[in-house]
Amino acid sequence: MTTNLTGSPATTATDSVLACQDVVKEFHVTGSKVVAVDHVSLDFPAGDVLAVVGESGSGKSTLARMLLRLMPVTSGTITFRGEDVTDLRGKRLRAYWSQVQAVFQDPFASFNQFFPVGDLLRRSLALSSVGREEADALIEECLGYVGLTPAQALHKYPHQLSGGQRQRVMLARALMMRPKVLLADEATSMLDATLRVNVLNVLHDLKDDLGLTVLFITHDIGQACYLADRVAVMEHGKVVERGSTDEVIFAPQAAYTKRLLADVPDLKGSLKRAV
Ligand SMILES: Nc1ncnc2c1ncn2[C@@H]1O[C@H](COP(=O)(O)OP(=O)(O)OP(=O)(O)O)[C@@H](O)[C@H]1O
Repeated sequence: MTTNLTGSPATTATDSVLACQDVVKEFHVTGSKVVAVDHVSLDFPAGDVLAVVGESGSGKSTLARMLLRLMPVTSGTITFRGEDVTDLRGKRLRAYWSQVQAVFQDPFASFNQFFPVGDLLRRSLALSSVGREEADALIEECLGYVGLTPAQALHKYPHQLSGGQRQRVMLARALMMRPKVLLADEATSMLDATLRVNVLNVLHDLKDDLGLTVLFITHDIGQACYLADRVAVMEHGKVVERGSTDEVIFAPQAAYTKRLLADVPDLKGSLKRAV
């Protein structure tokens, strides 16, 4: 049975925008087997921010890649809006990719350094049928969602933007596809503290403004609790804790979660101050 991140049973598949049921990923390396994701079932209700937290090697990125259908599952099922997408191919897989967009850790890696940002964004729309004027309007709208104006971004080359601005341009590019789900995999890890808060706030506002479901993957339980409505904690490929952010912070059950929380001693205090 699938449960949502609060641990209660998922009533129907259509309650969630994205879900995985009993998903496993095994890697076989030089005769030995690594179980990177070990029977994980999660349910992502529409319009929530959900964080998956765990230390390096806990299986977060492997889970993210499977949810994004960038990597096949060993076993288990992934559903999107009630439809089994585990083995989608061709056109239907491309349609899925337009609905589930991702932003990764290093925005520099995703940019061609030799093109101004405006060209890069327009090229992202090249395969769709929108005309030049419509494309420019969409780009302006999506830059607006992440707090940038065309003048701040379009004529600049990637190296002329700050890390936070580059990451916000990547978010704008993802939003141009009008996705239902935005998956951010360590998307704030390379930013300094101020820029990180800035991007976290943008992600939070996107949820409110666009009703996006945001899946936030991080090793940092502090960031997870700052941003997310619900948190799932992964250790050695398994989900060892799940619940609302308050439940996870104030009544953690797993020893592993308690240890992660102990590494952020002022978390409860800073969250209280933010309320
Ligand atoms: N392509 C691969 N081949 C073999 N083993 C892999 C592969 N990708 C991941 N692993 C292993 O699977 C486990 C989970 O890795 P994964 O990258 O998903 O963890 P993570 O929690 O995202 O860590 P990090 O935060 O460091 O990226 C690790 O033991 C890793 O070494």
